Parts: sequence; structure tokens; C-alpha cells
Amino acid sequence: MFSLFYGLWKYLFSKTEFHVLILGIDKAGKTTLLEKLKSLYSNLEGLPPDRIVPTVGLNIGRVEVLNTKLVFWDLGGQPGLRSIWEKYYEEAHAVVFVIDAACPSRFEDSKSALEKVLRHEDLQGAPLLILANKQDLSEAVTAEELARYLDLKKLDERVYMFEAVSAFDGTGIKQGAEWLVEVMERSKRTEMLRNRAGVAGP
Ligand SMILES: Nc1nc2c(ncn2[C@@H]2O[C@H](COP(=O)(O)OP(=O)(O)OP(=O)(O)O)[C@@H](O)[C@H]2O)c(=O)[nH]1
Ligand SMILES: [Mg+2]
Repeated sequence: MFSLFYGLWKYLFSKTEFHVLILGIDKAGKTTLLEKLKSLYSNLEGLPPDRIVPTVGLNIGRVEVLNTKLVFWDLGGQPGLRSIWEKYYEEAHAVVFVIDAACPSRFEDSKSALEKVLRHEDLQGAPLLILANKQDLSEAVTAEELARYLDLKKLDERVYMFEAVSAFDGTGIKQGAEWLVEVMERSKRTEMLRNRAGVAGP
């Protein structure tokens, strides 16, 4: 009984916290993005790029965007670590998929990793933000060129957007984060996760 009331109280009064997974193949710039998000949206100074090492475990970043609490989960993208990603799918409200837009030789690897993410049933309906990262480099392709290259067939009725960003200088990151908040707030998946938390209690 207590847990039923607690669940209801939590549902009605606690501020929703959204979980956002940052995925992408190794060296795409996921951790650099996470540190930039911290610098842009919290009073914590994110790690400078030269102190960031390849991710093996999980990096967590809590920030507040448009008055909404976001928890970012940044995972390692090396081939041997990608099997860990799916452990986090069930609890995720949305996915940010980061691609190094200046490295066409790795687009195919990104495409197949992203297609696998999209096929997973634990991520059904999760809004998707695809970032064409490293726009500070002259060889980077635009978001439109990247979208054309990836030619994703599995988007179904998913809410998604491509955005050109630079995790180095911050270009495009606020637009992407604010879009995510807006779509997560009215997504069916958020409703589903909320209902599940309400029924299951604390
Ligand atoms: N020029 C440029 N370099 C970037 C940018 N973002 C990341 N990098 C560089 O790309 C390399 C990889 O960055 P990480 O953030 O460690 O990449 P990651 O996706 O977290 O890699 P894993 O943890 O191995 O999965 C580093 O040398 C970064 O400094 C960017 O926007 N512009
Ligand atoms: Mg990393």
C-alpha cells in the first residue's frame, strides 16, 4: 500500500528526470560532448579535451536544460564495449548518436552500429538525435550530407533530428539539447516509462 502511494506521490510531485544515452563508435566525440554539456549547462567546468581518455566504463553527467533535469549516460564505443550499450536501453528516454563527420572512412561502421540500436526493441519509440560532430574541422560533412549517406530505413515513426555540432567549440549543442527536452516531454516513450515507474513504486 505504502509503495502504491509513494509511487503516486513520486509521479505527481517529483520533477521528472530524463535519461539520455550517448552512443556512437569509438572516437566519435561522445565524452567530449558530455564535458561540453556540463560546461554549457552546469556550474561545473567540464574536462578539457586534452584530458579525456577513451571510455571503458560509464560517464554520467547531470545538467539542467530549459528547467528540466537530464542525466546523460556516456558509454565506450570501442567494438568490444558496444555489447554493454543494451543494458541501458530499457531506462533511456532518448538517444544521442554521435558521428565523426570528418571521418568518412568510418561512416559505414557508424551506420551499422546505429541500425543495430534502432532495431532493438528496448528502445522502441525513443527520440533520436544524430550529431554530425567535429564541424570545426574543414573536412567535416554537413548534417544533410551525413543523413544522405546513412540513408536510414529503420526510423519508422521515431522522432529524430540530425544536427551539425562541434563538441570542441560548442556549435549546435544547445540547439540539440533543447530539441531533445522538447520532444522527450511529449513523447509516448516518456509516458510509458512514467507509467511503469508509477506502477512499480520506488
Ligand atoms: N576537432 C574536433 N575533435 C574532436 C571533437 N570532439 C571530439 N574530438 C576529438 O576526438 C577524439 C575522441 O574523442 P572522445 O570524446 O574521447 O570520443 P568518444 O566517442 O568518447 O570515444 P570512446 O570513449 O572511445 O567511445 C579526441 O581526440 C577528441 O579530442 C570535435 O568536435 N572537434
Ligand atoms: Mg568516451
